[in-house]
Amino acid sequence: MKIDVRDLSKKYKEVDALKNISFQLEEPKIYGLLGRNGAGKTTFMEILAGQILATKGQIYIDGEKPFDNQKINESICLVKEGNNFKKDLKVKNVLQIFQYFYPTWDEELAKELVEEYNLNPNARIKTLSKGMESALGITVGLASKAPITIFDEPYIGLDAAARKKFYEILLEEYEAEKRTIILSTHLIDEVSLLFEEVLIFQEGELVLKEEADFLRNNTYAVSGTTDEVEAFISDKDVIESKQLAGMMTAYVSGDKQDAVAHGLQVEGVPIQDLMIYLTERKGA
Ligand SMILES: Nc1ncnc2c1ncn2[C@@H]1O[C@H](COP(=O)(O)OP(=O)(O)OP(=O)(O)O)[C@@H](O)[C@H]1O
Repeated sequence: MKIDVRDLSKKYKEVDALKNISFQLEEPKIYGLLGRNGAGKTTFMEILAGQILATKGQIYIDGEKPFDNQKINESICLVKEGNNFKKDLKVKNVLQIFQYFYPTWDEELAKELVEEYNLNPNARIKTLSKGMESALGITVGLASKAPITIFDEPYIGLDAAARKKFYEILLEEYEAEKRTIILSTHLIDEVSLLFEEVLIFQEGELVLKEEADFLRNNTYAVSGTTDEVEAFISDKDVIESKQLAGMMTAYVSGDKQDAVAHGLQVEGVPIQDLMIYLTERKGA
């Protein structure tokens, strides 16, 4: 489904959570939505999922507004970091409700995930540990098979092995049937390899939207003496630089041949490092 974000702003009293952002997500892909705390990611995802209204501007999903629009809402599943479910319901009731809600629901996959994560169908939500509640969120998000599935830090309390399983199943399901998956996370180093396209929000603005492969292929680390590297990067787009004992390494955007021609040592930048630097960079 095509997502068209037009001049979107959201104000909460004094806070400008989103400031006039516009972009399109045209294709089913795995998108990484990154940014520091308070950058506006959750606000954006809630507007996209039709849960709250924008102050100005609009998001169109295949030309329609998501708020109060059942046809669109049953194509979107947003799993947040907690409080996704009513506390008095049992696990099996939650699964029934979502099965009923999503026309694309995959009951086999839901059963598989319930088993994988050892969820007791008769347990009430309020008795679940944080990790188990997250596992149920992940189960719902994956089994919904919603054409737009959004995970907003969905794994609070899940251990590393359970998170790894989530990434594996997510990728398997995505390979079998492409859909738009938006993954917002602070665990960039764990998931960066999953992303096909990366969006970075900063203080309510979109500061980067780029194919992950482009970032991988057009960013490099250049090392040498501080004097050499400083001279080289003076007219370059520098993401980050480090100095130690007269030596310097800088992460630079652009064509690496330029640095090679200067006789400097040139290497690739691991995508997770790059995303961490880009996310942290002021005025990226
Ligand atoms: N319901 C609300 N009422 C008032 N301010 C809010 C509300 N929700 C979010 N904000 C503010 O809007 C800004 C953006 O918040 P948002 O939760 O969208 O950011 P985020 O990028 O998801 O952050 P995090 O990574 O910490 O989850 C923050 O300054 C936040 O305090």
